[in-house]
Amino acid sequence: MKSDGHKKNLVLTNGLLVGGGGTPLEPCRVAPYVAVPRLANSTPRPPPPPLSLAPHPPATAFAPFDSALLSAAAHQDVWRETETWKSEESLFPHTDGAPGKILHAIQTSQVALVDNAPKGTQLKLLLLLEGKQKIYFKPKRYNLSHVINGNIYGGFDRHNSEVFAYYLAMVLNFRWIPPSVIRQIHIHKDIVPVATAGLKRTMVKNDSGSLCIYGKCFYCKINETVCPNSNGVIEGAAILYLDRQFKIYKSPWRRSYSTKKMEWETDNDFCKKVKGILSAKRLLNLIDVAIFDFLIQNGDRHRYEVYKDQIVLLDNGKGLGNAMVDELDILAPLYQCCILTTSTWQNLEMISGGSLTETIKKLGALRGQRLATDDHFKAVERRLLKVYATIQYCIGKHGRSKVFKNGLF
Ligand SMILES: Nc1ncnc2c1ncn2[C@@H]1O[C@H](COP(=O)(O)OP(=O)(O)OP(=O)(O)O)[C@@H](O)[C@H]1O
Ligand SMILES: [Mn+2]
Repeated sequence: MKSDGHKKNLVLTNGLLVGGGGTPLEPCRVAPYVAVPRLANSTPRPPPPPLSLAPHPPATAFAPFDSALLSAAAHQDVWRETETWKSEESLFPHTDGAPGKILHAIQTSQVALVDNAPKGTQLKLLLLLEGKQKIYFKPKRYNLSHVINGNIYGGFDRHNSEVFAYYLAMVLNFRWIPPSVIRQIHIHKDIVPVATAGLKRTMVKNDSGSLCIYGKCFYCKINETVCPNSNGVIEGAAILYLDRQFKIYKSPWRRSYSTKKMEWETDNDFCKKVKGILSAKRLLNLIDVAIFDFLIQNGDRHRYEVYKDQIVLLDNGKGLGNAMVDELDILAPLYQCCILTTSTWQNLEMISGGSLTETIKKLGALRGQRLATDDHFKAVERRLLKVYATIQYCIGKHGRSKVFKNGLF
């Protein structure tokens, strides 16, 4: 392997996830994070991707997060800004540290009301934070090192997968995802005093006398509770609730959830059919989502929600189940269609050589979060190489001018 001088390292830029009091930083040209040459010695890393489409933008300094500068009053401003944000480019404000402020507000605003959130199959709570912001709270069900065996869509949702997915989306410059952060809530301080009667009816005491929740959802069972730790704390993913009207579609590449094979699993020309039904924009969007899902191994995107003609990445809890498994068919939209948005390629190119891991670790650490085990980080890097290899395969088969698209076929 060649010297480390060519390896890339992401440097966090433009205060994107920093928020509140950071030094103003230069805007970034392509993605919110930029790659710069790594000069320090380090362990060998995978080679950079096979293609290069763009020179890397200049690096800027990393701004420290200063939570002390954010007051409760500032939270109200954050919610207002979030609520009134209107853009065709992103779901939420994305510059000047706005995402960092939103995460901080989600993580620290006082809980004013807690109820069950019965939509969907998994136990989750609806929190109303001070300032009336709604939050979905998906509680921790497993330790980070727990391995899910069996079906790709098996097990309970992984709370860390939701948050990891948010950071991954930020790094990839996918701006249609609700902000999500690990939050700790105290059963007696934050939940019981403000719990609805309905929620209280789905609480039981366990053998050690702790108050646990079994909730209200399709798969919720009284013997599958979520209990606080010995300090009375329940950890979970706190996800900004989007009070928007989504259009919901079935994914053409959805699984059958049985032994029956779906059309995409048997028809090599399946993509042609999809091209006849969906717009180029939607198909390219689905391919971006497939890459994203492949990296975290979310094989459960049976349907997808659309807002302003963009797929919104809701429900990312089925990722990070087994670090030893790379279910390649999650990438079927990419290898069956062999097209990719040029800007997605540019973003993928910038996160090569270990930069993805470093960035997500750094961003998580800013908020005191460890989002995955090293095995999972290694797995995501390994899958990234498989994404590069798939794109290389497509270019070999069709030529790069057919593969890279700017929205048209
Ligand atoms: N952040 C959000 N804001 C608003 N609505 C949301 C949000 N996340 C999810 N939803 C809505 O709630 C529904 C259920 O959420 P989610 O899919 O996360 O739950 P689930 O229990 O995992 O469901 P399923 O088992 O069907 O995947 C979604 O289909 C979506 O319509
Ligand atoms: Mn789900």
